[in-house]
Amino acid sequence: MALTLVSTCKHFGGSLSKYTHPSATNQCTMTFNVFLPKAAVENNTKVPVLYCLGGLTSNEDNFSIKAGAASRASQYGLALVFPDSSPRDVGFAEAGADPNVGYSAGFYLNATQAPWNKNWNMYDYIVKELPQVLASHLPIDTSRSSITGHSMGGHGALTIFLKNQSAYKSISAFSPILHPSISYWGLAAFPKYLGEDRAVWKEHDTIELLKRYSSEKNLRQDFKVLIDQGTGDQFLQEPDRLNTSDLITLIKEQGLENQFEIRYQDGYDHGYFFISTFVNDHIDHHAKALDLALQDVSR
Ligand SMILES: N[C@@H](CCC(=O)N[C@@H](CS)C(=O)NCC(=O)O)C(=O)O
Repeated sequence: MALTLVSTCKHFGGSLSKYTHPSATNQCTMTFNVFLPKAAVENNTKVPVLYCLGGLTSNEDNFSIKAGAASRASQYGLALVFPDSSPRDVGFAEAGADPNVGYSAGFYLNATQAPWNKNWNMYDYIVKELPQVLASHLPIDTSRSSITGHSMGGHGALTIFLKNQSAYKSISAFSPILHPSISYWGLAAFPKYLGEDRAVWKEHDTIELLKRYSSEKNLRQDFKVLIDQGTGDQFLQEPDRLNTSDLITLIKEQGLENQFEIRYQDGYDHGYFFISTFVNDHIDHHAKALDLALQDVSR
């Protein structure tokens, strides 16, 4: 499977690069950005990886340019992968018509409904195809993976983790969409991607998955989710699109207090200035689970 280097530059002693590749899963060309720390670039040492999933209206650039995660990641020798948030240029008009469905709105699921089911297979792309691409072409050890995301990407990180609990060492999220089967963005996207059967929507909903897995005792015991949520987030206001309070209620009901650290950050909004303020805490959280120590790396 070919990987094409589009651009690269030196960044925190390592490199930030953009690649494209043909995706059999999404049947289009996919793009991702990757930060490789110094040891990977200079010695070809295989390094662990943190997947950083973007939100609505984002592509592979938003998280990589705006979050400022590479500084801390470079000190841990941690690679960061920033996938695009949807297929692109698939040539049907619906794909560009609505900001909640289509381009930049992959929702990290496999669509079942036409015309989306041909290309919108972002779940399989993130869980299966992208790790294979990384492992075969780059000095990345995909057996040491963690995952984070913002908003729709937080929804992606959490649902992907819950369905693949042994594949990721740790999980975190910034202002995640937690209950899409009942809230604005899910109500906009899920009927188009998944059809009208709401039982199917629950398979793509953090609250519903967590409720089920916890009741069935199908939850790994040793994970800890770090979630940061700004109190000034416009999407927490009525009608609430994020539903952080539903997660807090569920955690109490199911006795999951040891697995979740949810931090309300006073006055912060939904944007990347909020994320960049707290991103080092998230990198520390993942580094601990990946057993990485801070090093003094020359830039
Ligand atoms: N315009 C959209 C939301 C756009 C938005 O805030 N997108 C966030 C994720 S939900 C984002 O990361 N945007 C890209 C950026 O800030 O760089 C709406 O009001 O429904």
